[in-house]
Amino acid sequence: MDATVVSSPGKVLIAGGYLVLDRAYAGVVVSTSSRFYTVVQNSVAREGLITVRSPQFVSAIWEYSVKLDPSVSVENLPANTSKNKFVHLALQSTLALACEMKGAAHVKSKLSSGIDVSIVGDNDFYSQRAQLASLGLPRTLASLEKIPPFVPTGVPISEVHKTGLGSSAALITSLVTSLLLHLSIVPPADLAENDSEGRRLAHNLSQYVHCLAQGKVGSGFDVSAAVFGSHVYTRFDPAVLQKLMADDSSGPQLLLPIMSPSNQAWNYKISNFQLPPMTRMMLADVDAGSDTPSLVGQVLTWRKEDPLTAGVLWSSLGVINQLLAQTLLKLKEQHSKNPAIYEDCLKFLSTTRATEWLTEPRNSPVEQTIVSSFDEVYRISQAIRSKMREMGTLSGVPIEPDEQTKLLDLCLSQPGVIGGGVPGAGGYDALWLLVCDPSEIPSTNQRPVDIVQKVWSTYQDLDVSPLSVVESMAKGARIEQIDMIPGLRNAIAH
Ligand SMILES: Nc1ncnc2c1ncn2[C@@H]1O[C@H](COP(=O)(O)OP(=O)(O)OP(=O)(O)O)[C@@H](O)[C@H]1O
Ligand SMILES: C[C@@](O)(CCOP(=O)(O)O)CC(=O)O
Repeated sequence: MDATVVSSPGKVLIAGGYLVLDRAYAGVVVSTSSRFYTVVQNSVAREGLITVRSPQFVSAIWEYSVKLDPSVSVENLPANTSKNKFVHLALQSTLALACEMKGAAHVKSKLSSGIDVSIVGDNDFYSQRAQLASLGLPRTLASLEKIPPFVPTGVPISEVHKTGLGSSAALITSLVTSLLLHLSIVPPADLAENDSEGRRLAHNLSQYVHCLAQGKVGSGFDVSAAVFGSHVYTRFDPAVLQKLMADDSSGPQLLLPIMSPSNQAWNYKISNFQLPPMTRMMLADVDAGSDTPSLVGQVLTWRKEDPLTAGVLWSSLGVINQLLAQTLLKLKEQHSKNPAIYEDCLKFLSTTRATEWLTEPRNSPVEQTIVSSFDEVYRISQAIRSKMREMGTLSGVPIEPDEQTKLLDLCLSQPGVIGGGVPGAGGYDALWLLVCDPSEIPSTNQRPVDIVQKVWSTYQDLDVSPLSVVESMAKGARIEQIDMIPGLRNAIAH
């Protein structure tokens, strides 16, 4: 049987950090071209043996033996030199659900000769500073292209420097979904659809596994982006997982009634979103990681202590976050109505600073409308930054610390830069920008992407390194052909 390969994208939360934890507010999440790939193959080992490899890491082979009777149990073999809770829980829960849905005999036959699983993530998920330094390359997008795909990191997983793209959510989603396909629980046709029962089953199970592995129920936007792609996300009520997450000694509980796509308690909402045509999201890894859980804890504590002030801030941010999504979507519409004029506008915007976009009237009302919409995006994104800084000051948490403010202000004053900020929970470790990126610009001008790269590579006060991600247009998890992904076959050969 051929390999089953499923990839899932990473994410960037461009608006809605902290608010998205509350069902009353939504977050704007962009899925990334950088993906995790899980390759599942039948092996010739022995019945019930599952071998999982992550060839980008040192000591990253885990063997599990599966018992299906009297209930599903997946056990680490004593020879394993390390453990991987995320992988282990994904196997245990997916096999348990598969047995409930198709019976133990079906799963037993699928495992009759054992299976081999390989997991790799695009280079962007892990900081490539050390690679660039060892190759003697400057920190640019062109240099990143010279690093082989799925390059080994040279360290165990526990020591790798992650970039915040949501490696664990993308990993769990690709692993869970590939197993559901390989075990014939979800038909491949379901993944050809943006929304289908199979995709929703994969979502619910991946959310559950991710919560179990992290020991808490988060907002889940990272898993939903890995499953569905870019969207505006409203979280599910954590009550859906309460019983399963409770430490219950009365033995294994049934998963299907809870994971079922028809279970209405999964009340997450996903509304369509995509960045405007001819723009590009840029992401930088800034070298000074912050501890997201502790930032989140402090902000939430402050919100409880000062509910009145926080309430006002949350509602105004809630409104402008939505406005950002709507204005970006409006641009997509404007492009489809007037593609040629839209492209002309982009040429103009690419060569002019945002603060000067509206200083002169445009040639036609349509042009004026398009340029005004871009100007609105700029102003909304600046307003979001300012409110997030306020949240930081009030809660005593460095959400957009001064060092990041200085760098972002410099980036946002460059020609063709539309918006930007600190993604997710903020802190010191990353920034995102949206820049104009039409196919042509006047030959006397530099492209905004290149201008920004120059700013980053010459910036002195912080150590900034670009990531190669752009927005993924494919809607979330998808089936892949192994030879269509450059470097994949080679990366998993052992
Ligand atoms: N390539 C991989 N193969 C197997 N497991 C992986 C891989 N990458 C990540 N993991 C699992 O995910 C865990 C990291 O999860 P954690 O929740 O700490 O990161 P994260 O919040 O997703 O990070 P980031 O958003 O920065 O990528 C690792 O300990 C490991 O179990
Ligand atoms: C603060 C929060 O809203 C966003 C954290 O995002 P990230 O993991 O920093 O991308 C927490 C969450 O939604 O899980």
